[in-house]
Amino acid sequence: MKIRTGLGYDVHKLVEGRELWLGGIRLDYELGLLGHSDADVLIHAICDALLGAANMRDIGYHFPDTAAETLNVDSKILLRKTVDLIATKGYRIGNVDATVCAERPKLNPHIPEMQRCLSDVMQTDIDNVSIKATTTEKLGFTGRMEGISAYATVLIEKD
Ligand SMILES: Nc1ccn([C@@H]2O[C@H](COP(=O)(O)O)[C@@H](O)[C@H]2O)c(=O)n1
Ligand SMILES: C[C@@]1(CO)OP(=O)(O)OP(=O)(O)OC[C@H]1O
Repeated sequence: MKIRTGLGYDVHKLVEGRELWLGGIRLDYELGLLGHSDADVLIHAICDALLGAANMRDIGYHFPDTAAETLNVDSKILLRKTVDLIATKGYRIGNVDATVCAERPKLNPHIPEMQRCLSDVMQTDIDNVSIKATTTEKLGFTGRMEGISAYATVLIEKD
């Protein structure tokens, strides 16, 4: 079996007047993430990790933020298309491990639903999808609640 790893990182700004989408679900919160798409920073980091593992460039290469089709797009659609892209090279997901850096909201209560949602979109076992959260102890842009960032690592495999 051939295995490869990939790393993804993304940041989106927190603003008023936008919905907060994270890990494929909408969270009830007074601020939301700004982007051309729904700005689901966690999904974007996972897409980049998958594309990187398969050496297939990055999310903006495949889904440009200048395209009308990606305006306000549900990032779950981009994730599904990314899984299909790596499948063209014969790869399937081994596992995903991600960390969201956010001072607020508290994400722990929502993580099982994110895992269910993303494993369903990626058509992989829920045990293959790990999501974690951390504050940055009020330091930096995430600590000042100016934005949310996310890191993801993945392992992809083929026979
Ligand atoms: N937005 C967040 C941030 C953190 N958590 C959980 O709290 C734990 C402690 O966070 P520290 O940044 O102080 O290490 C962290 O391990 C998460 O379990 C959270 O749910 N939502
Ligand atoms: C997802 C895309 C495309 O809609 O737009 P954004 O929501 O701006 O997200 P980003 O992570 O900045 O870049 C990837 C883009 O191509």
